[in-house]
Amino acid sequence: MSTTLQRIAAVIESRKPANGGDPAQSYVARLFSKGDDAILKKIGEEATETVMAAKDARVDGDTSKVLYECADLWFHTLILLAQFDLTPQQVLDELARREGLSGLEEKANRKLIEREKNGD
Ligand SMILES: N=c1c2ncn([C@@H]3O[C@H](COP(=O)(O)OP(=O)(O)OP(=O)(O)O)[C@@H](O)[C@H]3O)c2ncn1[C@@H]1O[C@H](COP(=O)(O)O)[C@@H](O)[C@H]1O
Repeated sequence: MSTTLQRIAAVIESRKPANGGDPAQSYVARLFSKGDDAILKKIGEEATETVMAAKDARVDGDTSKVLYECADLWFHTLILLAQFDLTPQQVLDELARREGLSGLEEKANRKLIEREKNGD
């Protein structure tokens, strides 16, 4: 795994209430203390800000905001993963599993399985 992701995931883990994370001292601990809805709200906000940054970049050519917002989005998804005791390595494993499988092929296979399940 990328060592940066690994390091950040370890810090996030250390901010959980069970590991002594202090909401007064830590942004991540504060989000954990607020629970699922606060984390999901941040992800919704960061996803929207990413979309807006990309739209703006097409107008003003400033792609730095796209990077900045993607970093915010990735960071908050790392918190979501930790909230469910999942790890970034598991996401990377899932991406690796999909490597080489065309998205169109995957979708066609999925539709076929759904049709068989429904007896169509
Ligand atoms: N990578 C980040 C990181 N990226 C973004 N953020 C915070 O995420 C928030 C993003 O929210 P917004 O952009 O909407 O800004 P805001 O208006 O301050 O947000 P809210 O008031 O809605 O919370 C900001 O407060 C940022 O500071 C981060 N906070 C922490 N980290 C990493 O997490 C580690 C642990 O952080 P603490 O738990 O705070 O010690 C840090 O050392 C960093 O490595």
